[in-house]
Amino acid sequence: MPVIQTEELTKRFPATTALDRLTIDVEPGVVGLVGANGAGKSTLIKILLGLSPATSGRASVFGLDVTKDGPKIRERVGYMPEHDCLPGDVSATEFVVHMARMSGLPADAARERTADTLRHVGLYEERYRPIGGYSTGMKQRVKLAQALVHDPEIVMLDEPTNGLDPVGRDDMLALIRRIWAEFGITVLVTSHLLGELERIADHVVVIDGGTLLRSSSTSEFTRTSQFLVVEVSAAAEAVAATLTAAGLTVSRDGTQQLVLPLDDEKVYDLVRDAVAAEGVGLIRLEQSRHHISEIFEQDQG
Ligand SMILES: Nc1ncnc2c1ncn2[C@@H]1O[C@H](COP(=O)(O)OP(=O)(O)OP(=O)(O)O)[C@@H](O)[C@H]1O
Repeated sequence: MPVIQTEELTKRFPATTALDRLTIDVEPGVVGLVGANGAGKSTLIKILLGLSPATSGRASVFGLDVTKDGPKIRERVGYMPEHDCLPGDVSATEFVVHMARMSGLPADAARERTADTLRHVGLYEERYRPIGGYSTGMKQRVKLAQALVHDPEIVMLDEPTNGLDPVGRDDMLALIRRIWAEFGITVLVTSHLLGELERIADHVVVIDGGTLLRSSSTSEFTRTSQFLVVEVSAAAEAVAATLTAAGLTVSRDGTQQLVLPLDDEKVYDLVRDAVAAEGVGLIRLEQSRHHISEIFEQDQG
């Protein structure tokens, strides 16, 4: 059963349409929501939490309607907001205990869960220091801890790798993957970087300008967004014809260069054979990736 469902979900602000008839189904697992800045990712999360009303369309979390059941949904969801929202003068322990109490946990359970969660996110040693002295990576972990402390069934993480250096980013991505792998908590995680979500997500949803560009499993996504660029010394036309006859979709740009979707290992063999049959040289053979903007252009085309 889908954990999150939206149907023709639309959110208009006076100057912009943040979400435009968005229809998605999110199954349990790690789900990456990717889009450039302003694509509508945060708006979607706020609607799902019942914090911001949609203009039209429907959305549900665990089958609960976001317009009617916001409080019930929020009991079962953990939310990590994008921007820095932490008080600098209290410790991680004080803050996370406070958030646990706000979620309805009794004092003892709140303290116990806080210690466990801070250990899990790697902040146990520093837990009594004021947050104001923390690094960006540590602050992101505090935000993650408060999203997890009440043992939610799903967490929504808005740009959790923002502002992190490459090592911090890798650590955060590994931590996010473990939330699902070890605890079975579904994760909806946003980023403007497709590459990092592909590393941890089971499913990727791409939005741009509030519209759905693509929603597919990560393996499918990676497979169909990889291309092979082939440059030959001559006779590109004839090589392209041979490859087309073998069932491949070949793009040409007027030079001795061909671009082929890399959706099957046999593509390499077909290229080798076609080049050999024409007796021409192979100058370049390079795997390449589509960027989100190109996927968008393709879909528009
Ligand atoms: N409260 C608001 N009032 C008016 N416009 C808004 C409001 N919130 C968001 N928007 C606009 O809606 C669009 C989508 O914003 P949103 O924050 O959802 O994007 P995003 O994908 O999360 O990007 P970012 O990572 O930059 O926050 C943007 O054009 C933004 O300016």
